[in-house]
Amino acid sequence: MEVIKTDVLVIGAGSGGLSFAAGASQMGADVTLLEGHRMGGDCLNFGCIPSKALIAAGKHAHAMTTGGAFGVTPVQPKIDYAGAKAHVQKVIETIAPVDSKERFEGLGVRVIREFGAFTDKDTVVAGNYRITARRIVIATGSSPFVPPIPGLADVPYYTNETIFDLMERPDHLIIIGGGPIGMEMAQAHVRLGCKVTVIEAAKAMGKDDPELAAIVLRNLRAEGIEIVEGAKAEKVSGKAGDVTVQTDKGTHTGTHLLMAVGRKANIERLSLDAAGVKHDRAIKVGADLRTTNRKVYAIGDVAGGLQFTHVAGYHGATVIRPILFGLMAKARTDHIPWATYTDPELAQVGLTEAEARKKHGSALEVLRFEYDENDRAITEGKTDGLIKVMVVKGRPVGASIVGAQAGELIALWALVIANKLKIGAVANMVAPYPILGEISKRAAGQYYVPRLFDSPMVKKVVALIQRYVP
Ligand SMILES: Cc1cc2nc3c(=O)[nH]c(=O)nc-3n(C[C@H](O)[C@H](O)[C@H](O)COP(=O)(O)OP(=O)(O)OC[C@H]3O[C@@H](n4cnc5c(N)ncnc54)[C@H](O)[C@@H]3O)c2cc1C
Ligand SMILES: NC(=O)c1ccc[n+]([C@@H]2O[C@H](COP(=O)([O-])OP(=O)(O)OC[C@H]3O[C@@H](n4cnc5c(N)ncnc54)[C@H](O)[C@@H]3O)[C@@H](O)[C@H]2O)c1
Repeated sequence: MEVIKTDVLVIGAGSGGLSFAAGASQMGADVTLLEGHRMGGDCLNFGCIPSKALIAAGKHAHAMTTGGAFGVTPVQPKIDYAGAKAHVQKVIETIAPVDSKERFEGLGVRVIREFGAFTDKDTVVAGNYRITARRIVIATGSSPFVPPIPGLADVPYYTNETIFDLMERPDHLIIIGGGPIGMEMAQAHVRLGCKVTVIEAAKAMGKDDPELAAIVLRNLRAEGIEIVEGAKAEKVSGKAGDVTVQTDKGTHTGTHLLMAVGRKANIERLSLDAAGVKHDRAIKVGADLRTTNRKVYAIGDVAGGLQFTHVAGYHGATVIRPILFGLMAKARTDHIPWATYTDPELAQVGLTEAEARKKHGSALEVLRFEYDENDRAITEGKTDGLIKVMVVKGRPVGASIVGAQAGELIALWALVIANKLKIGAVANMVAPYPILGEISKRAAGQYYVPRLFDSPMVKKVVALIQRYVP
């Protein structure tokens, strides 16, 4: 067995592990990186990238059927589902070199393509290697959680790890779970010519502001997706091409089944007990991302909390400070944005209206602006949407956007909240005309409407000054 001594061992080459490894190695640390499956992890291979590539294929199909109002005769597109999947694979292959073993070796990282498991507090065995490290970063991500629904084990089903390899178009896709995976996949598939039923135990898009989620769901239903809420999948039966899901609200039969009911942290292979790293369903960490073993950190999906690529990357950057420089660092959560890439998109940063009201009570002001008052949205025929900005004592504490390009538009508010800027910073901005982004400025402007336009004092001052101005 080959023995390696290294400054930092990173376990997992997904969004979190790669961010840390690239930074730490380029700053001079001796970094060893383990990856037991595919370089790039979930995001590149089974998550963000393939899902957004399939959504892009669906958008093309949808555009062909919706041009009537623009004087462009709608046509029924001929869908080559395997062609759409080929696009997905091509996109993965295009991005893959950035996450590859070769690129990381070029950055000076020792990359070992094996799964790792702890044997003691600072040692990990991976294949034929025994690696001792001064610090260890666990970045092993998460996998699809498949609940023990009676009958499920005997029926063929897909998860995010297998659906992108399916080449024959499902006639009728049943999706269990109405979270972001379920809703993004539902819309991509309905646009690619599948019948789609989503079965959701509680509320679809239940982690988002309900007013904004309702706008997405109305649009998805209008495209023909059947969304059954408050229906828990209780039994699954059937065979390939004929699958039945029984819920407490009724029975649904389709040709294919996709499970999208959340994630489980990848901790089974790690032998965490040998290292004294405590966990429940995920690894237990403090705000400093340190585990109960002070030499070991956990970042990204495996640390529980928000499960997004940008969070894993942010965690990776955060633990550079303590590991390389011996400095304190804490991961914040109040400034983390997220977006669901349905059409319309739904994006959030900071507190939702309900969370802000609970925390700040009557000190909260909610600023709103609708897309149908934005000139660019009108030109594009994308008027279904709105922004809400939650403001306390002149500072935004949250923003929620539903509508075209909400994921792009939320970035401005992520900047504002990350830097604790005042609402005036956005109101002072001059936005080029006509862009959708003006909705942010107009929402910010709402803060001043009662203060400037509805104030008797302002009116008095203006009248007085006007009397003396020559
Ligand atoms: C369908 C889908 C769509 C998504 N879309 C988005 C999106 O649009 N935007 C967004 O921000 N997030 C999205 N996500 C979430 C995002 O993919 C994850 O949050 C992100 O990949 C987490 O990064 P990570 O580094 O923690 O883990 P991962 O990317 O999962 O990487 C972990 C790596 O560790 C490896 N590994 C596991 N155990 C071991 C071991 N013992 N030894 C060695 N290696 C090991 C795994 O093989 C894996 O490659 C999506 C997820 C899914 C499933
Ligand atoms: N655009 C993005 O950023 C994006 C896209 C996809 C995934 N993700 C990440 O991946 C994570 C996982 O996504 P997800 O959609 O799998 O999980 P999720 O936890 O967000 O949603 C799962 C849904 O399944 C429902 N459910 C659970 N058991 C059920 C049952 N027996 N019957 C019917 N419904 C049931 C839950 O009520 C929940 O609404 C997300 O939380 C997010 O962090 C992000």
